[in-house]
Amino acid sequence: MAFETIIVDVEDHVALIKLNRPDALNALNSQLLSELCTALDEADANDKVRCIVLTGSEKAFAAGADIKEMSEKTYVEVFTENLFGEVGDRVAAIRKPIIAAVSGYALGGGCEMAMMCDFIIASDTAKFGQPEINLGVIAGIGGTQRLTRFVGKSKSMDMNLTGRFMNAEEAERSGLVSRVVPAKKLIEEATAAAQKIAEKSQLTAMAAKEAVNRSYELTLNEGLLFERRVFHSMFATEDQKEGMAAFLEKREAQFRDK
Ligand SMILES: CC(C)(O)CC(=O)SCCNC(=O)CCNC(=O)[C@H](O)C(C)(C)COP(=O)(O)OP(=O)(O)OC[C@H]1O[C@@H](n2cnc3c(N)ncnc32)[C@H](O)[C@@H]1OP(=O)(O)O
Repeated sequence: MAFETIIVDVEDHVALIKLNRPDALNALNSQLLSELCTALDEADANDKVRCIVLTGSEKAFAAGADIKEMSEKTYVEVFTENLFGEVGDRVAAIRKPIIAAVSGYALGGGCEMAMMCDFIIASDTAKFGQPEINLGVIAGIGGTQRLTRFVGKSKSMDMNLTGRFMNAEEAERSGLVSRVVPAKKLIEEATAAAQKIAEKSQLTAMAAKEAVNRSYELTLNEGLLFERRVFHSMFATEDQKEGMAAFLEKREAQFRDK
């Protein structure tokens, strides 16, 4: 499938999905969001893909929802069409690991989109923010909820109430991003991380992703039980036998996703 606002490149088991609206700093309009969801679904279903990297341009991962597109909408319209209600569910339904590779602005829906991914690798030029308050609205796809879980109440309140931006160094220190790399190396580093994941058993990677995500939903005891049950279930897989045998035989494991 050809996309207008998304570029997809699959190489060495990694799907690189690039947001591509250079005229508007990758502002998330309905076309881009729809094409992005389709591209993610296709990558998830593609046997050649074992990990996904989502990125934008050097200047902007995404500067948020398209303000022009939504500015004239009424309450009845946004409620009826469930504006932005679908995208979070669609991204959350992707079972393969997704890395957000963020350079430049990740604001509003852009920051929220990055947080929907499994982890964020940021370039040293990245700027994160939830400036919706400047537009007379609040964040609508996770900026008050996911950001608070990442960085805690105080910093999340600061970001959501003042609308200020956080640079890459502060984002790493606050736990929003997993690592910061030089801008010129962002795609190389994110792809290398994705390839490392692609070498693992896909079965195990998907189980790890599911278990970590459960930690947001469950109490500690429920989460620990879920984790233990999934851990136990891995002993029914060939990949567990292969992984442990390879360690004992001092060789590389050859996982078969079985
Ligand atoms: C998803 C929800 C529910 O949470 C809601 C949201 O996401 S609301 C959107 C939140 N985001 C913002 O408020 C950021 C808006 N953008 C900016 O503040 C600035 O553009 C900037 C600080 C990111 C960059 O500033 P600068 O370098 O000066 O570039 P600009 O000239 O402002 O922008 C270039 C070009 O892009 C258009 N643009 C930028 N952001 C958006 C946007 N979110 N929606 C629509 N269009 C956007 C901007 O208008 C410029 O276009 P032209 O005027 O040149 O046609």
